[in-house]
Amino acid sequence: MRDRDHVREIDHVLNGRPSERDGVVAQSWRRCVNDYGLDPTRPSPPHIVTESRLREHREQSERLIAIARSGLEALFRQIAGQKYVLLLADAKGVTVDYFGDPKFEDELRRAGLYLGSDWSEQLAGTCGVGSCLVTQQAITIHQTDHFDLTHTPLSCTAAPIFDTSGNLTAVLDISLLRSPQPKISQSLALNLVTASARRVEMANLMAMNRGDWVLRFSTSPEFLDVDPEAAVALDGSGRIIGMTHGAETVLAQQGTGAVLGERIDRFFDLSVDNLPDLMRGRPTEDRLITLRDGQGMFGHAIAPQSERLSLPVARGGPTSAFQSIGGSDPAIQRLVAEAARLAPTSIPVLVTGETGTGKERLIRAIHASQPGNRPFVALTAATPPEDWPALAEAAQTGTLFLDAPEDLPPASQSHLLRLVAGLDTLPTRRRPRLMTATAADLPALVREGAFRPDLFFRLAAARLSLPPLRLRQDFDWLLDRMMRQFSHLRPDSLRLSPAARAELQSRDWPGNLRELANTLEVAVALAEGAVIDLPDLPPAPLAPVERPDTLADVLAACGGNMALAARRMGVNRSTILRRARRDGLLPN
Ligand SMILES: Nc1ncnc2c1ncn2[C@@H]1O[C@H](COP(=O)(O)OP(=O)(O)OP(=O)(O)O)[C@@H](O)[C@H]1O
Repeated sequence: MRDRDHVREIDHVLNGRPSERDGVVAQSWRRCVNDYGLDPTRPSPPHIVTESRLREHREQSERLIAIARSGLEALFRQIAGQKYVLLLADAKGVTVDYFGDPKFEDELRRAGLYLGSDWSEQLAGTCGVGSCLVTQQAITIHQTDHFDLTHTPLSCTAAPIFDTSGNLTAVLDISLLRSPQPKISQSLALNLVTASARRVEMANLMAMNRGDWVLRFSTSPEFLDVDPEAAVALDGSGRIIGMTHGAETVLAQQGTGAVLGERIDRFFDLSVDNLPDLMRGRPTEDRLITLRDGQGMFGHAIAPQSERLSLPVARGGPTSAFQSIGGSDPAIQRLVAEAARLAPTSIPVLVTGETGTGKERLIRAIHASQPGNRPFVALTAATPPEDWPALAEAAQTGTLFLDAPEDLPPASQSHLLRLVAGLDTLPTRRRPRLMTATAADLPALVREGAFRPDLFFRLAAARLSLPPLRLRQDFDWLLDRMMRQFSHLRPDSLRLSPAARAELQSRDWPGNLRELANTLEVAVALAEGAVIDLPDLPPAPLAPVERPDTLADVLAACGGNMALAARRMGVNRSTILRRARRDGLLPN
């Protein structure tokens, strides 16, 4: 196209005549004339900033240049030999880094494709870098898309790079001095530059948030670990403290407005507590996470570097003491919510549950969620009663933990009642909080006359009941958590084979979490290779027994898997099927 035609076309577009130009180009032309006062009949040479200004611009972008460099080098290798030049411009449009073929350096310099050239749209008119900065989108400005006649031989493709707070911070551009005429010839360049900008943002997020959890996500499991689409950094309470632009785009579509500062569970069916389950080592297909609109994605969590080998996640915050209690089991979640509400009060709490279900652990979590370093003192039937007053005194301002009070003979129960009643005479601020754990059915013992009712009512103002392991729906979460706990001292990363996992899922676990912990600890200690397989598991010490659990509960805990439920209940599959039909859980 001759120069005159170019000017005439710009004139037509400005006068609102129909044009085949891309809309973004036409809008930029209008900005050039109406907003910046540029004149298409007066070409102007490239604007190169002075050496000292360039130094200032480079200093301000130093961190980004350092982080972007390896990505840019990789990109340059991909396009080498095709006469592309690669520019990194800062948020003002000034080229702060440059890769080009030294053979063409003079020509590139004359065209402004060089360090220090200022490609802001206000100065250079419609161009790759400048128009990308204004539109905040990846863009190709091909030949006569350029406003200024000086640049019409060029083809420039640019993508924005956003910082972890979502501000446009730089532009990555690849340009050609001479290109084939059809604009479509540059679509590969657009993909390349967009992908490279995404990788630079990812590298920047990782570098900025070494001490935080990072959640990467992708729609495709194949690329999740190698080239994920998006990522967010999270603080200890699950709030988003950094993001890539891809993450902002996906999460903003969940209709909640702002992304930064929001908790991850507003966007995904996921809390900070689930992050360890999404770490590398789990099969990618198991790392499925669901957006609030139901769309599935694959997640990859990267632990804070200083905490890589330790268990997650707690870093202060009101709920962190409870984060180890359970995963996505609805009953456990309700229980933890109640425990957290009871925690700041002085109400005596009775925690019930079969042996090894984690009663003491829950009580310690309630205790730990209180501010300050308060005493935690345990009193059991094995403690001689003459020592009790000293223990009660030591527990002042903290917790007096009564473990298995049903083991106390009647005389000791009266003694305990007096001790507990005596605590009421202490000033409130010194009075120890009573928390009791029992695997016994205390109300039944009260009815039978084996446990003092007045003592029972003193201890059981509030009651929390822990489910047995066989009825928990977060079995896999517990399994993975314990695996990490026991294998973290091993240099190789140990995992369970699918068969071993299935066997553990199908066991009855009469000893509950204690039995599971013991089993895994032994298996980890004995494992020779990197995988714990079926023969590496110690056998279940007790055979399954018939239990009063409802079929609906067992099926829920087994995710509806009949064969698994049958193994856990110690009956065959057809019995489960028959009972499920009888109980109306399945159609006849
Ligand atoms: N959420 C959990 N995650 C990992 N391990 C757990 C969890 N809860 C309990 N455990 C482990 O299981 C074992 C039993 O826990 P705990 O002593 O709290 O149970 P308990 O119900 O008080 O047992 P008992 O009734 O036999 O005294 C301990 O080794 C504990 O570390």
